[in-house]
Amino acid sequence: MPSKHVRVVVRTRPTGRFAEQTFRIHEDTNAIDVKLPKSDVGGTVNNQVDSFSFKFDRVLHNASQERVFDEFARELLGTGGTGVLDGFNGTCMAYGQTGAGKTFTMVGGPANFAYRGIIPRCITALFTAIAARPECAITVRLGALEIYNELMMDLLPYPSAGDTAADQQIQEDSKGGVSVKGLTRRVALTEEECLQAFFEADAARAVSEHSLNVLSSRSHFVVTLFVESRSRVESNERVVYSKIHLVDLAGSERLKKTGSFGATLKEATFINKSLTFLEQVVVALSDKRRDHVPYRSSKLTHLLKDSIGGNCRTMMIANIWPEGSHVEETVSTLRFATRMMRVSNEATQNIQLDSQQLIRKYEREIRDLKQELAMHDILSGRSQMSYEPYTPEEQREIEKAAEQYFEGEVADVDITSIKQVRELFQSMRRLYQNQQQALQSRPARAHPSQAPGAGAEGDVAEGGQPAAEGAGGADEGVGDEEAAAGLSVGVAADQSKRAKGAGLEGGAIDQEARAAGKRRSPDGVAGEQRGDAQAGPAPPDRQTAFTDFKASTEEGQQLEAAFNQNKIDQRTKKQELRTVAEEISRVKVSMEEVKEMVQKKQRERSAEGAKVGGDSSVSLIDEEEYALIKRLKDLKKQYREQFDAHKELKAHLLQIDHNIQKCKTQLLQAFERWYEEKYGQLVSGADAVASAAKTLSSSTRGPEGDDLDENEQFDMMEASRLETQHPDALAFYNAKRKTSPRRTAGRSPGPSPRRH
Ligand SMILES: Nc1ncnc2c1ncn2[C@@H]1O[C@H](COP(=O)(O)OP(=O)(O)OP(=O)(O)O)[C@@H](O)[C@H]1O
Repeated sequence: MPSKHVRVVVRTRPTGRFAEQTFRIHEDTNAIDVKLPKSDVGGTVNNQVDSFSFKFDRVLHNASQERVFDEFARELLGTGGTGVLDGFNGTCMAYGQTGAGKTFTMVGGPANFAYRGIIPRCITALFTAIAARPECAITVRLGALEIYNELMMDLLPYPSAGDTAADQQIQEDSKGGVSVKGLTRRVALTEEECLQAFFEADAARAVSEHSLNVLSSRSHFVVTLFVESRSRVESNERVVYSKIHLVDLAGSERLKKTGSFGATLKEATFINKSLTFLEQVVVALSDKRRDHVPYRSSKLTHLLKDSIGGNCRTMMIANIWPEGSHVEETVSTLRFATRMMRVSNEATQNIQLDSQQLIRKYEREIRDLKQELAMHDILSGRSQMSYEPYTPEEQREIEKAAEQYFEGEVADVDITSIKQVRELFQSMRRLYQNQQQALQSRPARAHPSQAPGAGAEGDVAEGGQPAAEGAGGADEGVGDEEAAAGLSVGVAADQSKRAKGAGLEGGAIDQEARAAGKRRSPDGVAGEQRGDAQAGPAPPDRQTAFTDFKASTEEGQQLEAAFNQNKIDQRTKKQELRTVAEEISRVKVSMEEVKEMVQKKQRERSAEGAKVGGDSSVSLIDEEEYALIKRLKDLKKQYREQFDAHKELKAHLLQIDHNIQKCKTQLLQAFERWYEEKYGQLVSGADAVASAAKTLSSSTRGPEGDDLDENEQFDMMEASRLETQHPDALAFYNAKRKTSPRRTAGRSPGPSPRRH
């Protein structure tokens, strides 16, 4: 990507005391004119410059949060092959005087979906973009830190680190990229998990009150989304990775104005000092003659080295407070923003090769080449072998041959080299994966009411047998499959069974989990997650670990017990269903027989009537016919009763089936969490577990009659309301609910030096 200057937007804080004489805001031309009131300092002849004009990439006056994101910050995620998911870094930071609205812009207003800021919106947009790339296994991790009094604190430390997480250190890699050593990177499998991690970090920030802002941020807040993407389709070693820094800088403040004292004064001094260093870096970068940039002068500038003048697409929001009393601060912010626009960045794609995979690939290649050469010697009269990799056209040819072979159009494929055999296998795998995907994209299992002979009244009445067969048959498919395959995380179930109905979903999760379990992070990120466990012994295979999880943890035992209980209920109900279905068939057969006999009687009566020239309908029925009609009536009643019982049982079974799925998902998710905590490895692709989580969230609540406490009932109502009214807000509210609130307006200084 060619170098680009830092994109800058100016956002005004809405105010009823807008200084009209001083500020002219031109949204149409993205310009701001400032006319300073004359000061007496210059004496009688005042030569002070008193008006300025500034031009920016964008000026947003009294704009809504939505507009700020859509018209400016969304660009951060990038598009068309140059986005975050394609391996390009992004940074968005808010700069401005205290109280100008930086936190409102980045984080948002408290607990209101419409007021959510750029960070939560970015998270949502990121997960939406991920969902649109099913061909990639994408992992998102969230890290958050604050720089408080020149100490860098992890805001999501592991419990073992204690509350007093130590000052973190910055490290640089060989390419000049910076990272924070040991910073927790919390894996977020879903948008909700990511939002929750962010809310947790936000709640842990340092805030205090001063005369210009009751909840003034006392630290620089940096949230980083680490994104890592691998192809699911190609088995290559390429890993694309990127990070998005979302920065809410602490605000510069004039100590006299804010009336700071004690700890707040000390904080303000550190804040102002670090902002001065930031300015020095920006000045150095905007001056082409300067070859030294003092990045290391402060933690903030060192951390943002990539973002300011480095490998990143960077944007800045300059927040201003356009009131008469803040003119000086506003001009200073606008000056800084103008300088920032002169800084150029060059974002390049971040690709890393998985070294293990790479070595394995080379070893394979060497072995193949050796075999190839030996074959070349043995086979005489062959044309010169080519050792070059296949071109896409040649690959397509081979794939076509594989297709023809599968379709039965050709009896054999001519083998000419080992290389070709390998390519054939690759093609076959691709074809197989396509088939798998096509199968998985089908509905996981037909609704029982749609299954052939699944109990529709007409089916039974017409066919007699199908309802009975269908009821047992369709359901048994599921039960038998699970009984055969068990609930496994590491052992492939029989494929032919897996393709049927409910097995697909579990299978997909297993497969994904296995695939992800084998992966390693390119930069040892997974290792970072668990600190000292990094150097420990290799984790057990997943199936062993799963058995261990179920046996040794309370959660595993409970979930497995619930799963097993549901399986027992399922078997019992299925047996009852089979009995009722058999009874229906028996009644149906009897009904047919009796009906036949009644009709025969009627025919005889009609023939009798014709013989005597009378009307058969008026001739009297005999005792036998009467008994038959009565029997038929009883049978019909019986049939209806059995039919209702059958329907009820089917509904019950459906519920049990649903519970089984729920238990299965919960068990797998709990295992994933446990495995990751214990062995520090990400075992499942984000979207596989996301889909499991989705299954879970759609079935979190019990069936009718379940005991739901008040909170659960409220959650259920709230979730269904949101789902219908604001489907996009569900993850946001769920995540908020699970996080303790950050702030209470006007709260008094607390005991901790970081939280006032
Ligand atoms: N665009 C806006 N719309 C509505 N309210 C706003 C807006 N910008 C700021 N505010 C309000 O102004 C107050 C101060 O904003 P905020 O805390 O975001 O300032 P800040 O620049 O982060 O300050 P500090 O540097 O002291 O942390 C908050 O009550 C916030 O809700």
